[in-house]
Amino acid sequence: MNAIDPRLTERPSIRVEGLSRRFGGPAVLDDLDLTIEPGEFVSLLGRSGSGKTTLLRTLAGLDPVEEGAVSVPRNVAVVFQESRLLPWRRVWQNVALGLPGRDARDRAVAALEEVGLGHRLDAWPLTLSGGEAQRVGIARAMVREPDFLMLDEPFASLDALTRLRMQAMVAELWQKHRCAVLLVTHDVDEALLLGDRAVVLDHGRISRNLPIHMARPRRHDDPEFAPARRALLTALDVEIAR
Ligand SMILES: Nc1ncnc2c1ncn2[C@@H]1O[C@H](COP(=O)(O)OP(=O)(O)OP(=O)(O)O)[C@@H](O)[C@H]1O
Repeated sequence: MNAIDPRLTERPSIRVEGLSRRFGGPAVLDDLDLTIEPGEFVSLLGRSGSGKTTLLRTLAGLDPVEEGAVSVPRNVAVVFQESRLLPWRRVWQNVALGLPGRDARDRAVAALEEVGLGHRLDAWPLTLSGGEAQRVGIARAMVREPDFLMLDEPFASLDALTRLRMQAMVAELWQKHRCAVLLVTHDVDEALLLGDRAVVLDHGRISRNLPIHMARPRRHDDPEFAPARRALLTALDVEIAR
């Protein structure tokens, strides 16, 4: 896994330089710099209102770059907290929507099989559980083979067990596809289980950049887990009993 994947050398990195954003008040993003390498998995944490979603929306091209520079690959995909599926289209149609070519259905089916939903291809979105709906959302993102995948608190509304399963699934998908990932999360454990690096945003700037070297697949009982967790909680200004 340490050898350089040849696919990565062809992919551009994600660069943010001097990015500032105001909504008519104090800076929400304040002269922010961030680079994400091809194939790198970055977990982004920060207190509520620290600017995480604003950063993600700017990288996704959903918010304008007011000040500074942003460079992202052309092929990006975003998954939000709610799956945003079209209720009047079947599951496979939601994934195939907008795909060019005659093999759109086959590709959608393959992506759905990859997320363990090969048996729900013809289901209507409203009949899915929360976890299943998020799987469809992830399949819809991955079917486009993005160079850069952004996940905005994708598991926040799921129960703890489903969330663990989804985290394992995302880890596997990432290992297989090796796209760069930016995961916005409030969950310190999730950040550590998935990321190559955890970045903490505070008042629109990066206040902590913590490389995570634990072997994959990651385990909560890895001896490095507790110290990394403590470091992140401290960066988030959370007091914990020793
Ligand atoms: N369209 C907008 N108009 C005005 N203010 C906005 C807009 N979008 C975001 N903000 C403000 O920018 C700040 C940062 O918001 P943002 O959603 O980026 O934070 P966040 O870190 O993602 O928060 P949370 O963890 O609660 O989702 C907040 O104070 C928010 O009110």
